[in-house]
Amino acid sequence: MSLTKPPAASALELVGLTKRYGNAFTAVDAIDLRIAAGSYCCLLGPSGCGKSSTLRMIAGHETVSEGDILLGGRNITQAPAAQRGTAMMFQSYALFPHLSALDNVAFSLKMKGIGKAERQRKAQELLERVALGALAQRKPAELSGGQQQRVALARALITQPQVLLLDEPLSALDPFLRVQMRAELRRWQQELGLTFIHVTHSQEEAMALADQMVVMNQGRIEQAGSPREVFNQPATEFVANFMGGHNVLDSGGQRIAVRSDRIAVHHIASLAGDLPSLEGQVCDIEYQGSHVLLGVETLDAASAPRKKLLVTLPEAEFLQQPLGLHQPVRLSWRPEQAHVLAASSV
Ligand SMILES: Nc1ncnc2c1ncn2[C@@H]1O[C@H](COP(=O)(O)OP(=O)(O)OP(=O)(O)O)[C@@H](O)[C@H]1O
Repeated sequence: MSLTKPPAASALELVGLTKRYGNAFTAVDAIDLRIAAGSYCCLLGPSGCGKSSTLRMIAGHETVSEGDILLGGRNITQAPAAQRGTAMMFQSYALFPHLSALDNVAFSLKMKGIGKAERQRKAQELLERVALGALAQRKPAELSGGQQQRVALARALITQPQVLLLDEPLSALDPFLRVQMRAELRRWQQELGLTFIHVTHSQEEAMALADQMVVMNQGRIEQAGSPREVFNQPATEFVANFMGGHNVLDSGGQRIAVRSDRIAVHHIASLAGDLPSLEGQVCDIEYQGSHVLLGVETLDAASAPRKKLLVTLPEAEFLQQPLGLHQPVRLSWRPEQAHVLAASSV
């Protein structure tokens, strides 16, 4: 089979997947998840929530305490890493510094005992696929961060995986390159048609890349859905707080989330009519280019202890009626903008 023809992608299913380290500590707690074939899935969550443990179990680099991993309907829970149909691309790329790009890519074929001419032909073909054909003889230190990432990708693809696993693949790059390489990862995924599972702690990265975002917290899945679903309809208070851009409030005995760009700011004396509203005082003003971020400390006795709400105003709107620090204001929102939150699963 030609390496320029990508292998078929397969759906991946996690069924009650659990990882315990030692007897007492559960790092991944009976998670169920289906990742569609050929989709880009981001596992997202704070440090220690179990993202990497989940990825390592899928890769076969970590034993499974309970549950199953199915790839294209095949149970791979106990299969050796090399026979799963998955490949891992690491944060630091883990390239061998003394080997050329070509030999780095060809390495796993060498381990399988494939002859030199054959493995070098396949490695060259893959390097060309990631637009590095002309740099095949360079050592990693002679390549840029972005080029090293492409070598690492070619090296992972040479095993013809159905699922590519990426553990914080962009975190070693500077912010500018990170955004550039993020677009490249997405393009590669679409071109190759493979299933990508990408671990990140960055909400922005996951929103930019994912078809399916999986927000984890303390070993459980708080929410899985498209970036738009997760951002617009956070299932729990944890997700609303973790995603940012939301204010979490008490309302009629329920916890609600209201997006910071859905809150209107009025003069303190103006009436909000039937709309829910709160009085407050401006405590922060941050200019952020296209918009201005206001921090407003609530004055309502009912919301004691005082709470800081975030309001995002388009720059032009702010400039029409500039607000100063300590200025009293009334905040309101339309009832349909309030999203009721479920209790956190943890
Ligand atoms: N080999 C191990 N032995 C014992 N505990 C471990 C081991 N690996 C991870 N843990 C613990 O399991 C929990 C989940 O770790 P994991 O690395 O999966 O989290 P993570 O979400 O990927 O975190 P990070 O973003 O910091 O990498 C953490 O509390 C961690 O300390």
